[in-house]
Amino acid sequence: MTPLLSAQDVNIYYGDKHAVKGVHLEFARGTVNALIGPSGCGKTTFLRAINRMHDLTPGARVTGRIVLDGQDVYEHGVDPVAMRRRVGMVFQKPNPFPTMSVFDNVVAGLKLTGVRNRAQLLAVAERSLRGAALWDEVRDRLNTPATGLSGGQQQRLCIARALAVEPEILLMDEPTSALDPASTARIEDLMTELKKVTTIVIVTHNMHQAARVSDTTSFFLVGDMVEHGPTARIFQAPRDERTEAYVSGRFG
Ligand SMILES: Nc1ncnc2c1ncn2[C@@H]1O[C@H](COP(=O)(O)OP(=O)(O)OP(=O)(O)O)[C@@H](O)[C@H]1O
Repeated sequence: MTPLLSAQDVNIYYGDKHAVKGVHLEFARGTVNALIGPSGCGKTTFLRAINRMHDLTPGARVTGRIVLDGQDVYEHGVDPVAMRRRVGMVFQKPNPFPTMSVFDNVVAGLKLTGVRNRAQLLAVAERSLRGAALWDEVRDRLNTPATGLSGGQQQRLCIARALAVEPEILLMDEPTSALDPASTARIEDLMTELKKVTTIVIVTHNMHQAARVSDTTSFFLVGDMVEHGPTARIFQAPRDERTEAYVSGRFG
């Protein structure tokens, strides 16, 4: 089956620093894919290459090919803003737009695409908030400030905001590291639901989380992608001794 996303010989540099080295990876549609590895090994750098965020980092350079559903993300003429609409992103810390209501946060991206019809915006807000398992908690406070929500609710709001534009792929950079265990569990449950409508790539420091939520796991070490495979195999029968040392907790 053709993968939804394929990375071919991807190298990423910050000036002279070679942060990601010749990475090949493929992610199938409707899967959760974890990127694991010790701090500073290039996980976030790789993730940010998928939606061209490095275009915004002075001195950063990406080589190789990243192909999303047949389209080379870096091909000349591809509009990075349009590309970022196809690739949702959720960050470590919830970052709702602080001056906006819950409702306005969810539909902000959609409004940028020119949608103004109130009924349509409401329908998308409800669908997205349901998709992010937040609707029941906020349906009576859609017009209150987003900053009044708890941290876990704010992160689900950011997920709803990303879902509103129906991304083909959703990137999550340590999305639960700032949350308590109950909020973390809710977001982990949510990922399993979300893969029915999108494909997820998640950077996580938490190996238990990777084991719980992901279908595939890729192990990164100082810029190299050492090993990629079905999550159960990576954790139970890794082929590379460095992966084995990491997943058994001997370093990292
Ligand atoms: N904007 C930048 N400019 C220069 N070097 C950078 C920049 N961002 C990251 N790096 C370096 O690139 C390497 C990879 O960093 P990256 O953040 O991708 O690692 P990571 O595996 O996601 O780490 P962590 O788990 O701590 O978030 C590190 O050595 C880091 O210091």
